[in-house]
Amino acid sequence: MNPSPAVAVTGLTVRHRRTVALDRLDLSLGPGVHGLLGPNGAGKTSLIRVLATVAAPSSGRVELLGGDVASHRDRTGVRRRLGYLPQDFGYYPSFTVREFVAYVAWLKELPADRVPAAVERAVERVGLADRIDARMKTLSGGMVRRAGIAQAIVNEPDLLLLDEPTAGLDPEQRVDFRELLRELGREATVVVSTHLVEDVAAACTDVALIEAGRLAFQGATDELTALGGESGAPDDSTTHAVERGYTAALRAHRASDVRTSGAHPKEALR
Ligand SMILES: Nc1ncnc2c1ncn2[C@@H]1O[C@H](COP(=O)(O)OP(=O)(O)OP(=O)(O)O)[C@@H](O)[C@H]1O
Repeated sequence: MNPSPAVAVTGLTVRHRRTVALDRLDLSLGPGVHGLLGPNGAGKTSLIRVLATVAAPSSGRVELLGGDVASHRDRTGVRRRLGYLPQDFGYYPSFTVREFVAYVAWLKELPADRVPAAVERAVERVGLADRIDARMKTLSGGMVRRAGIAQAIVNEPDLLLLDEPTAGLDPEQRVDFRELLRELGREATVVVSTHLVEDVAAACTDVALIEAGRLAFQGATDELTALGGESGAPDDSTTHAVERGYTAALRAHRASDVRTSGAHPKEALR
């Protein structure tokens, strides 16, 4: 039996006072690691916050893991199966990493007897095992971020939402994190908002590109890369190719008259 996609969004509009952050967005995401790309202010964080059920849509329908988030009962069930790393997250500075991650496990209603092992596994997966009993206030910025990723995966979520997870990580940690992302994507639907095209090139199976609250491109990472064509430069790398694809997709989206014609943005690329 094929269940519904982990994320099924239709006509999603999010307004912040007079700003339209998301404009009647339709988006469907299945298994894999989805890179959420777009220029500053495109609406990525607004989308992730709605998917994380911490912000309500102004209008539209949001179904997550087969549940309708407008329903209190479905929302509660979905939250247990969600993992979320916000762009900025709060924590008690005097908590240890173990206590911080265990606290989130408790919020997710993980059975108490499973919490200690789940916490240790999550902390180990982000490479923080040697600091598990350190207080949060003694960690570096990158380590706090890794603790944040640990809390997001402690319940082994079916839908994992990461807003700028690699911000503040050093290069070695970013490489390790991308490996972890690929691993997580085999078990769950992972959505990663990032500005780093190299994260996408290295770890994402698919890309959703948002501009001005609309979907400018959705497809496999290879499809985005192909849009950029060949550069002919001898030092061309995968990252450069994805960057060219990103730019080509944005330009095609801007050139197309999708708002008035109602054509699907991806069609405009063909
Ligand atoms: N709390 C808020 N109040 C008013 N406007 C907001 C608020 N949050 C976001 N916006 C506006 O909504 C739009 C989308 O913002 P959002 O943070 O979702 O974009 P983003 O793609 O995540 O941007 P960035 O890449 O810079 O993080 C922007 O125009 C932003 O200024």
